[in-house]
Amino acid sequence: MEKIIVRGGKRLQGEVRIEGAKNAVLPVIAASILASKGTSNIYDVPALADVFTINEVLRNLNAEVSYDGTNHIQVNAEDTLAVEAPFEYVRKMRASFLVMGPLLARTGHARIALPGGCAIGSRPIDQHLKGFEAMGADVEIGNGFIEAKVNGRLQGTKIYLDFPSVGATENIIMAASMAEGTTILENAAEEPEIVCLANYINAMGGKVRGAGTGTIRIDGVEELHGADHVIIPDRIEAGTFMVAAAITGGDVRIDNVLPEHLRPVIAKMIEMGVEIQEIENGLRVIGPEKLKAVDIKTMPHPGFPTDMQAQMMAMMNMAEGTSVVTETVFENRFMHVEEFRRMNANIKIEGRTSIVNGPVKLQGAEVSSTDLRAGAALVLTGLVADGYTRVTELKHIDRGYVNFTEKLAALGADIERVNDDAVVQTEEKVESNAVS
Ligand SMILES: CC(=O)N[C@H]1[C@@H](OP(=O)(O)OP(=O)(O)OC[C@H]2O[C@@H](n3ccc(=O)[nH]c3=O)[C@H](O)[C@@H]2O)O[C@H](CO)[C@@H](O)[C@@H]1O
Ligand SMILES: C=C(OP(=O)(O)O)C(=O)O
Repeated sequence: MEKIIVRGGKRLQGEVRIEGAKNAVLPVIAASILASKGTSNIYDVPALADVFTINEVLRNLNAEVSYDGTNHIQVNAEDTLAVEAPFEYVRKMRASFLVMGPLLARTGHARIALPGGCAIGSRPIDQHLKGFEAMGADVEIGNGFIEAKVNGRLQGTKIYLDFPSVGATENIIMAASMAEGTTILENAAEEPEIVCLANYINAMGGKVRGAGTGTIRIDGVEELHGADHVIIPDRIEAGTFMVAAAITGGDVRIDNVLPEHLRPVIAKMIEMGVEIQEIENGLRVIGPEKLKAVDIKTMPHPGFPTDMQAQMMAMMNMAEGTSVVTETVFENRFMHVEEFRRMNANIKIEGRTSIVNGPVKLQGAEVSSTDLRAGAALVLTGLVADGYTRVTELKHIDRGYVNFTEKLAALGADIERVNDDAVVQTEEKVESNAVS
């Protein structure tokens, strides 16, 4: 089994570069199939498992996707597209569902495996489907698939989201960009990743206005073409390294960051006593001797991001006093609490609230990544725990972090990624060699 082994106690120092954002690149790659002419060049693409999955989804739909291993992807979707994304991909990554909107707009037909629940909650897709239906699609669910069909083009309309869902906003923008007429999307998500997607669609010849606000206007066009686009920096990876610096009392320069995307994280970390300087192209983060307790409530952007909740909780275990974390975005995003407890944390869960009492003397233990950010938060905790922490289920961490172990090691962490199976295999080999 693969594990990250970390020994606590090192103060992190140095410089780290942040990759392009996972949550921006996935909808952008999905949107690239809207182009019936020309090739798209997408730059600053992180080499993540999720990116490889969406590339496979597109190839399976008959698009040509080439990735040269240097953060640059080319997509050509000029050929007739297939209409189905099987469960094999959607199971690996829920964001595979983002091809539904562009596929429906481009071909009038999409059949996508129904995403299941996941570790952080049931995650329904009713708001996506409500949008497609309002635009005139006929949507049916059966045999584990969602099938949507439209005669002719989708029709622009007014859509109000019950909750500012990021994925529904993206799927509806993509579908509406080739609909007949204008779509007004209200109570839309305002995340920076939505703006990144809208900029790409506009470069493809689309007309999306108001992205980054709660009301988005999409004037549908008949045809879109390939375009060049650079992915925004990953604010969650940046936030994770900010915590790594702060929790270890370190001093780290974090490069390729847009501080305006991180306002709630910066504000809360300053409240905890962390020094944060805005420098050219990034941030310098200096951890204090003692952290102060703070309360956070996760909210849609520009509120505090749920994807930073677990990492902040790792810091709260070290802070003086009681911190209260309220998770309002996902129904079940406290799976990491049980794992933190294995490392001696004192945390009580009451419904959607966690009460974190600190500071505690954290102890190394064998812990499991229950989801992507939980895994990162456990590694961060290992940086300050006594002794060795072994983090398993690395497939989650690999979905969202490029070279996480290597980047932390370069900052001075005592950390390595090992494969126990490899050790066993080597021992077996030694034994079998000895026999023969
Ligand atoms: C690939 C990607 O970009 N993932 C991000 C995206 O996920 P994702 O797009 O799945 O998140 P949403 O904003 O859609 O979900 C937020 C909440 O709305 C609910 N909901 C959503 C859609 C729907 O049709 N019905 C419904 O009830 C969900 O169950 C959840 O409780 O935004 C989340 C919230 O910032 C982040 O944590 C994820 O990292
Ligand atoms: C929850 C996340 O991603 P996804 O929506 O892809 O599961 C995340 O990035 O923290």
